[in-house]
Amino acid sequence: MDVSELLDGLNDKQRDAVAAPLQHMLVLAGAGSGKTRVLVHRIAWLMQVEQASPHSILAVTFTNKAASEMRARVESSVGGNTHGMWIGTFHGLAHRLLRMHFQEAKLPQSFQVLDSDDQVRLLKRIIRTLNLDEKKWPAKQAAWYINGKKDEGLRPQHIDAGYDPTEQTFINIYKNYQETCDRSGLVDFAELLLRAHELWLNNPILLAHYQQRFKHILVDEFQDTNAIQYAWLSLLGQQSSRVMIVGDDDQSIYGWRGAKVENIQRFLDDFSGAKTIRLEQNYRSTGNILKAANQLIANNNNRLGKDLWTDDNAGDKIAIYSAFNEIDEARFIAGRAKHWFEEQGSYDDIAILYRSNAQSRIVEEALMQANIPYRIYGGVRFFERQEIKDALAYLRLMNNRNDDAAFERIINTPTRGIGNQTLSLVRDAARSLGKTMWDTCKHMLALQELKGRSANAITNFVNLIEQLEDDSCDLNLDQQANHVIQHSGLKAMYQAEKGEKAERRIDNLNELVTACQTFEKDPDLVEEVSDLTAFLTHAALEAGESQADEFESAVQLMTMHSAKGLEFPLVFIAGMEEGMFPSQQSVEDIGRLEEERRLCYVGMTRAMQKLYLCHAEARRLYGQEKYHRPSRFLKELPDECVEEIRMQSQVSRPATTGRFANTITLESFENTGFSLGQRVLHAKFGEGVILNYEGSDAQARVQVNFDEVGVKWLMVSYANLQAI
Ligand SMILES: Nc1ncnc2c1ncn2[C@@H]1O[C@H](COP(=O)(O)OP(=O)(O)OP(=O)(O)O)[C@@H](O)[C@H]1O
Ligand SMILES: [Mg+2]
Repeated sequence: MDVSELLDGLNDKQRDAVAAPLQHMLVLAGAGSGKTRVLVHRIAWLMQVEQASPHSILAVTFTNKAASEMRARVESSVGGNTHGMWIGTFHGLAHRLLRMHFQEAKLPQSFQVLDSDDQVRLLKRIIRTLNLDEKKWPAKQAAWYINGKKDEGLRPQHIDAGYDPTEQTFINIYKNYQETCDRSGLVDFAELLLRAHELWLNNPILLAHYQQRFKHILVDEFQDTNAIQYAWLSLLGQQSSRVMIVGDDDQSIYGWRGAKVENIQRFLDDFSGAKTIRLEQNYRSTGNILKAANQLIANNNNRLGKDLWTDDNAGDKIAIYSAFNEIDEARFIAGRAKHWFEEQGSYDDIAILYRSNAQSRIVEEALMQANIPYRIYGGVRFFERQEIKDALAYLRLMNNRNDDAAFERIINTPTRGIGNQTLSLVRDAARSLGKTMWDTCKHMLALQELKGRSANAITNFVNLIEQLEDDSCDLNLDQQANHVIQHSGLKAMYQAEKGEKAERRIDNLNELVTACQTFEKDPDLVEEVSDLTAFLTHAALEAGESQADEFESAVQLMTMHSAKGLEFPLVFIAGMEEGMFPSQQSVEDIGRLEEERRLCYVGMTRAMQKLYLCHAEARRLYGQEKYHRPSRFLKELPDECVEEIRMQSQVSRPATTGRFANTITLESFENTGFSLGQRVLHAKFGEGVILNYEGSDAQARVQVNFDEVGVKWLMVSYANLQAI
């Protein structure tokens, strides 16, 4: 792209930002006004016009997906390579720095990233060893506390609990947890940021080096940076860089996780001379959608204030559907999605958004019923599956014996007769010796403090790990993974379990070997870390933000939080009820209510052409049926932009199962010998439940929801299903 092309396709204000002289800048603008587009073009401009080397550019985005898209877009604009440019999330960038400077960060070279699930497990154990009641001190809450403090930059010694015994206990948990992590070489997500900040504070020469290097810093979605991210950024950027931040105060939705929208104001104070550019034209949504979203957000106080308009025509009205219950709502959505597909030919255009992940299941059922392919963001991802985490734990322990989280996960997987009693003995000893589990075991074995069968079992475990490492240390990454899967006992354990589920797990383990084969190491870290360490970090950190099957056209399901920055021609928002959205906890607190309203603004402004807002009069969630009034947010929308869709009388399909069966009795369908809701076994697809049928006799087809492969229609006469 030459220079004029870089500026084509931009309006005047966008051009001002892209082609501005080198200076600090804030681009403050509403949803869909082209902020992300401006940021990408600015990077290309810097390279082409200002002759900036890719080395001197650092760009921060909100998700790994956004980061790789940004890299691809910059590459295509400058027609070249962006090698040396740092593009990533705050966490990703912090991780890279810590790897490159592990010594200065006081970390062992093979430190491992602890994902949130493992963090909670580790905390559970610590709470137990501290003899605290797990009911009173839930591990999740402790994780919340610790992460919150870390996000504010606080170590245990910085927190003053005063006379508050609850806080004192949390601080004690934090302290013990941190000691364990430090001993084990484990770094949780919040710790990545905190350490990266401390790296600057404790190593002025290193900081100066990076201040010199990154002459251009650009940050997308700035409104959701938290205190520690801001502190890190301002240390890096204030000296000799030009910092461009883009954001929208109306889309700040991570306040609950410590994000501070005030950072926008702070930026203007700290980065003197920063120029503010406002973009006002929205290119994403139709007139009705934009007008309604603008009017909704106008109900919030203390906004920085923005006008947003569009050239687009008014388009369809926003449709509000009042369902009588959540099943009706889900069916309605599935029906409209199908209709869109039939007219437009694509499911990719469609997003179904909700407030919390728990709402997805019922929508999924309706989509399966209607045979609509879908993909969930935030479901159980590949690297979070049990068998994968087991195999990774072996690799982690081989890589770093001090990794207590990995040790705990596999010490008895597969079972080797090491009882809870022996384990608590080791844990207590570890605590009083201040050593890791691994070292403690060796210590106790040497002193013969473990006896009989336990001693044997633990000796075998120790030998196994050492043997695995000896035998595989010279192998390639994928061979190494394969070796571990074959010889750790994991594969044998799943083989012994039998059944489709176990087979699936073995398939996944094989898939892990493939993942190792195709893994590409961050080129900037080739020297710093082994392939194995790099891969293990990748598994913990990037865990694939979307699910498998990227290539199939599918409806996307996600929370409104994860929809940030994205856009779709057709959007549904489900569960627009008081108590759901805004959530119950937020209705009495004006600050939280306003954050919910911003979330609604984010949700609505994802829609390009058509938006459906749905609510249900009765809803069963978490096992309870509740009646809710429609969300106040619906009432805040201008009448002229919305139309209500009346409750439709439901003409049911012949029969359904599960949650959809409450109005219909399960009937056996003739001549097949099967009944709806029945569990069946298929030679290839494994176990599943019959959901639906059509036709009869030789033409009879059944719809089965298989546990592992999802919904399929099968001819009864060929499928050879067995009732189980
Ligand atoms: N000048 C323009 N002409 C045509 N299309 C544009 C222009 N600027 C932006 N767009 C398009 O408008 C849409 C929204 O742009 P973009 O995603 O950059 O907005 P944003 O401000 O980052 O939104 P959000 O606040 O949701 O992150 C994109 O499809 C983009 O390609
Ligand atoms: Mg954006």
